[in-house]
Amino acid sequence: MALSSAGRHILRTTRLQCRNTAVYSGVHGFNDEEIKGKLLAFPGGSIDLVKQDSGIAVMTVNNPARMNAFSGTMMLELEERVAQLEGWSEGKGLIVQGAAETFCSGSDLNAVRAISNPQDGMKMCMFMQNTLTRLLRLPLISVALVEGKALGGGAELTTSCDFRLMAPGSVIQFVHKYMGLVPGWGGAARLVRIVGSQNALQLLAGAKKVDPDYGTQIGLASGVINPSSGTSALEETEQWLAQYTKGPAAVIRAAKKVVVSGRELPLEDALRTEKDVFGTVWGGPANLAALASKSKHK
Ligand SMILES: CC[C@H](C(=O)O)C(=O)SCCNC(=O)CCNC(=O)[C@H](O)C(C)(C)COP(=O)(O)OP(=O)(O)OC[C@H]1O[C@@H](n2cnc3c(N)ncnc32)[C@H](O)[C@@H]1OP(=O)(O)O
Repeated sequence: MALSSAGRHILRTTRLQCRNTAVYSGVHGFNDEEIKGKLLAFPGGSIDLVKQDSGIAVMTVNNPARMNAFSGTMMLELEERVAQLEGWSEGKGLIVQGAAETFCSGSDLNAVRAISNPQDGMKMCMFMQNTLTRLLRLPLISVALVEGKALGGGAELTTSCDFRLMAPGSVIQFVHKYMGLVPGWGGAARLVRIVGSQNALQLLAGAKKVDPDYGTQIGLASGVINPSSGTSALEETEQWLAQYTKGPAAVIRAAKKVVVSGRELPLEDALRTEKDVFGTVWGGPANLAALASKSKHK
């Protein structure tokens, strides 16, 4: 049956919106209000977000007294910040960093101890998987700036960015094995896609420390930053990211969307999504300006 133009539009919009949906909902017996209530009981720290005119936002995991461990309220704030970024139509890029020159030491162990029963653990796991999946699917090119340590859930957080840049002396370590665990925030599924199953197995079963050299070798790190006297690690990361975010927001966001669908969807669905996204830029202002300028790509 042929679809009307309105029907095609609804289908296209639905397919594009699907990419923003969370993994777990009521269909899976997941009620996020329940776990939100429990997480509220573990306050401390904050997740700070600054949206810059350049189209690059900086999100900071801020709990330096606990090496930026995630308190319950920080998990809630992370979801709020991701929702804000989902609604930021001018955005092109995102840097995720930790305060005070260290990335994040995972869950706050005080909260973990208090909700160590299986039911709460599952709910926290689903809540964080939802949030980090939405973070990875944002139509923004994202990079984790890893200074100091990214441990446990902190290592998982780095995998919900498109890229990771490591500072000298920094370490990413999936310490879950030492906690009698495996990742639960989606970090294992994402890690396999980033470094392949053999490297992922070594990092998880061996709890191997990943320094900048090793990270670059296995493709976990996209680069090593080298802050000089005049430039901070954040400024360097902004400069690195600018090579991908330079240009109109519509085009940069479209590039991220087709990569997300190519990575996540079966081929035919990914091709259809690509067509839909292509339709949003074809004949658009950037496309028409480029055609009018008869530009050469030497
Ligand atoms: C495993 C998965 C799970 C999940 O997915 O949810 C997790 O993420 S569980 C958490 C995994 N992370 C850890 O086990 C890290 C434990 N901490 C450390 O190994 C060290 O503290 C380290 C290496 C981060 C820093 O060591 P350093 O000697 O430089 O400093 P301190 O140990 O003195 O730490 C300073 C201060 O921070 C507190 N801290 C650090 N990490 C956490 C944390 N994850 N939760 C709560 N608090 C944390 C530490 O206790 C110190 O506080 P103080 O009051 O001075 O004792």
